[in-house]
Amino acid sequence: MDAKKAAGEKAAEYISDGMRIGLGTGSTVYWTIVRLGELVKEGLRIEAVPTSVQTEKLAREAGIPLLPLDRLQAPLDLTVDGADEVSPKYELIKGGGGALLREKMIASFSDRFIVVVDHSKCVPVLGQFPLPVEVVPFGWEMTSKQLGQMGCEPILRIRDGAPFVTDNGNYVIDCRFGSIPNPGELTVELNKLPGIVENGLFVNMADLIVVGYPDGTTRTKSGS
Ligand SMILES: O=C(CO)[C@H](O)[C@H](O)COP(=O)(O)O
Repeated sequence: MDAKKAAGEKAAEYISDGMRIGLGTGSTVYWTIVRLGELVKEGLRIEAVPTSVQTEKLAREAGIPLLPLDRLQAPLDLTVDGADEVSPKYELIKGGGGALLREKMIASFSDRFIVVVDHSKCVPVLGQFPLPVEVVPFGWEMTSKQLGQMGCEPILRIRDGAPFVTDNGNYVIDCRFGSIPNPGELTVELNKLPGIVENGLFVNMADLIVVGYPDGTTRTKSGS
């Protein structure tokens, strides 16, 4: 079995009747969405907030009822999402799919945040995966220079020959740090740059990591 499928499907076991949940973005949480769609058809009653246009479409196709944000008066019970890297302290790099802003907003407004990954995403130190940083298009070249001064190689994300545009109308700069030994400190520094909308470091946010393996087994680790 696919390791991503194993992790994604396992996370669906944490969702019970009556829950209001956040749905992340990517090829691992895809399997959570598919499984939840099956459970909804069998009678599970849930409402979901998607973290991207792509996930909204998937959830609709799966028949999962969506909860409009203006009806979200209290935190969600649970959010399930993928990650690009997970450190031994359960710090994450996210945003490989470009949905980092909505993902961080929804995760921060959830009582529990479950992260689903295949085993290759668990690393000793974050930073081999370039850190996605969402920036406003205005003056992105200037913001990119400022990011470079923080010790990374900043590369504007390009898709089909043009800048990749997020669901929020912004650009993404992928920052090659090589190693991020202190993600908490880097987050504080990144948040000082006015051109940055959000960065892909998720520190002290994950409550549970579900790791999938190619033989179809999963292991769970408790986070913050
Ligand atoms: O942060 C994300 C999207 O913005 C994804 O969760 C992350 O890129 C992992 O994706 P996948 O499960 O496809 O490997």
